[in-house]
Amino acid sequence: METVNWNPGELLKLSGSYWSTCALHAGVKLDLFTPLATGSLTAAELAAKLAVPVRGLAMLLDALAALDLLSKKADRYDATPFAGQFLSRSAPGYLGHIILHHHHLMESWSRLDEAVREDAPVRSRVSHEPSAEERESFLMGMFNLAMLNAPKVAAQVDLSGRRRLLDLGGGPGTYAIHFCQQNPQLQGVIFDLPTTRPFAEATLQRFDMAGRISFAAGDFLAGPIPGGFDVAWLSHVLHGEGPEGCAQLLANAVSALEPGGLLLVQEFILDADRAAPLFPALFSLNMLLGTPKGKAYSEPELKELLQQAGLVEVQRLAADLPNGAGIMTGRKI
Ligand SMILES: C[S@@+](CC[C@H](N)C(=O)[O-])C[C@H]1O[C@@H](n2cnc3c(N)ncnc32)[C@H](O)[C@@H]1O
Repeated sequence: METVNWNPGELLKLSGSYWSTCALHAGVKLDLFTPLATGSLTAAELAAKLAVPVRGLAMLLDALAALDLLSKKADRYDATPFAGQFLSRSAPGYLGHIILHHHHLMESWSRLDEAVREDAPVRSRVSHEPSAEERESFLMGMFNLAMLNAPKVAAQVDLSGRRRLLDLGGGPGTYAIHFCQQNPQLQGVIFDLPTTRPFAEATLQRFDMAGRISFAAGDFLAGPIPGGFDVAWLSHVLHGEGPEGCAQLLANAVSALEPGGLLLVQEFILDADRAAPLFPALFSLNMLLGTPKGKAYSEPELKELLQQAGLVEVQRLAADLPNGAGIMTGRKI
């Protein structure tokens, strides 16, 4: 494990790093990278396009240039090639949805001490009670993240011989799409809340997968969940629930599997002592802020949950994934 060599300078850099974060968020909210990816503009020309006053915009453009997300020559600004690829709404790699989702979480993070004091969430659940804008940035933010990861995951998880995949809490269906692309014999069902349907169906259309993957609406805790699957994929859903909710969710997932079916869980996984890696430890706080009982789980905790659900051959796959993510598997007898 990497240790941090703290000094006062590094400490204050960490404490104030949200200034850079907010400059990025403002750039994405104002959608200024999209016009600057098509050609250079002065601050005044961009201000006219965005219908905002020029004084603050010029300051923001200079800060984004100092962050190397814009380039400035004389008085003209351009998106860097990197910003053009990931911050322009017109680019296929646009990451603005997850950046806006992070922005929507900021107010709750500024009240973390309150959540600790009260042992209760300080925001409403992003998956259950969002505004239309928050729902889009949450679900398409999940798409942004999964697009960076799913090709790697689909290449590392062996689904040869499997025919029917259940993507439980699958959101826009990014993983189901990549598993089906990787395994030509596979068909899939995305099961998620009814409000997710338009996002999943638009994503299936975009990847020309509507013939092989369908969407089923429901509540994965209450059920019923359709059955007859030989593989169930639960990606980043357990952390939204406490141990009792996880047990219920896993029981529902297991009953949707045929005997011999494979269950796969992807989570940000903590070490046994829960004090590392950093990202899952921080992610656990994100669940404290936004859910009544959710948290990040450690590898032994996940192992126990899968075994208690009646699965055998429970193990962690040797997958190389970012941010402390890992995949646990088990088989239904
Ligand atoms: C963090 S997202 C993960 C999405 C996707 N599995 C992925 O890894 O990209 C959690 C998903 O679970 C869904 N979800 C949350 N509670 C649910 C419930 N009670 N029933 C069905 N789906 C639920 C949300 O709508 C969301 O799509």
